[in-house]
Amino acid sequence: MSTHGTASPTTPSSPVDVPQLTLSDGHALPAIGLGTYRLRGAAGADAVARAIRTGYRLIDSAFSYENEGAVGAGVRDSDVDRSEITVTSKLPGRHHAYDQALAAIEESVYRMGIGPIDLMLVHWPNPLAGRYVEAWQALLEARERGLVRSIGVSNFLPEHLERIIAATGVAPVVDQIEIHPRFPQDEAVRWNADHGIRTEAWSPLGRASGILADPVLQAIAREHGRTVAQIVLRWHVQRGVVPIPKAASPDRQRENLAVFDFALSESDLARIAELARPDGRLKGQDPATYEEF
Ligand SMILES: NC(=O)C1=CN([C@@H]2O[C@H](COP(=O)(O)OP(=O)(O)OC[C@H]3O[C@@H](n4cnc5c(N)ncnc54)[C@H](OP(=O)(O)O)[C@@H]3O)[C@@H](O)[C@H]2O)C=CC1
Ligand SMILES: O=C(O)C(=O)[C@@H](O)[C@H](O)C(=O)CO
Repeated sequence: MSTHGTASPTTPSSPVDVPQLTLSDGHALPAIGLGTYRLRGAAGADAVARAIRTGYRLIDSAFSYENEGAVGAGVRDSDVDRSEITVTSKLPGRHHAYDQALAAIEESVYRMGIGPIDLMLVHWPNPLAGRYVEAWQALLEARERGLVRSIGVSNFLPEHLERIIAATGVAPVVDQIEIHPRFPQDEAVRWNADHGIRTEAWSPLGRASGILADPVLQAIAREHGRTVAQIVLRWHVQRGVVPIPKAASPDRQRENLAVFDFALSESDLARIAELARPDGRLKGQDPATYEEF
């Protein structure tokens, strides 16, 4: 149970049936997923397998997390049919050059060892290095070759999205960006929706920083008899955003999935909107200038 919660979380013991959304390429995307940053090795594989048994059907990974092997092992160990699970990986900035990108994607597929990757994202645009159009072209080729099924991006601003769409005529199905109550990114979410791009939220719980102790969120949690984490995840879901909270323990994994049997009111949403801050990014990683390799 969360130490930040004000009530016992709803923690059903049978697998949760997570609603599915439809991407612009026709494939399904679960409405919530599991983040895996820092879940590695045997403990990571165990956490992923347990999460899938609990009901998670979307697992987020990345070449840079050095855990694609553990994620693949968790998927295999879960005893849930592979076709029911959407596994994401991400191409790192150091491999944006076309040939290197294709080799890195092949490597991600080998590391996971579970067949084609369901959703491959360009991790960061790295606009100063300036090769993200090439990286996007490589993802298109990887899809053509059957290495990956759906393709998208992460941390792309409208200016980056406009450029890759103009260059290739193909829009990503997903843009995974930083979103939490202190940094809701209303304009980016709206821009993506207007262009048929589904927004996913990274660090949806604010990486368990001060957000979970926020008094406004704690009051709303008390009123609904839920934990603060559940209130925040429900807020994402009601905005049409797919959160991918990372949780290592089975209790928290269950707690975070139990957000489909209650709703926040307009007044709750208005109170949460007040928490937004112009400088609300967790680590100041503005994709207009930040470069990650
Ligand atoms: N595309 C990108 O550039 C980025 C993508 N990501 C992806 O997004 C995922 C999620 O973001 P992340 O940065 O991990 O942060 P999250 O916002 O998901 O927060 C994770 C932290 O919250 C804790 N936590 C989870 N559930 C609860 C709960 N119910 N109550 C209290 N604490 C809880 C976790 O603890 P514990 O693990 O101990 O349970 C962990 O410390 C990443 O794991 C990664 O997959 C993240 C950053 C950037
Ligand atoms: O975790 C990721 O996906 C990242 O892109 C990292 O930049 C992460 O945000 C981080 O905090 C690394 O220190």
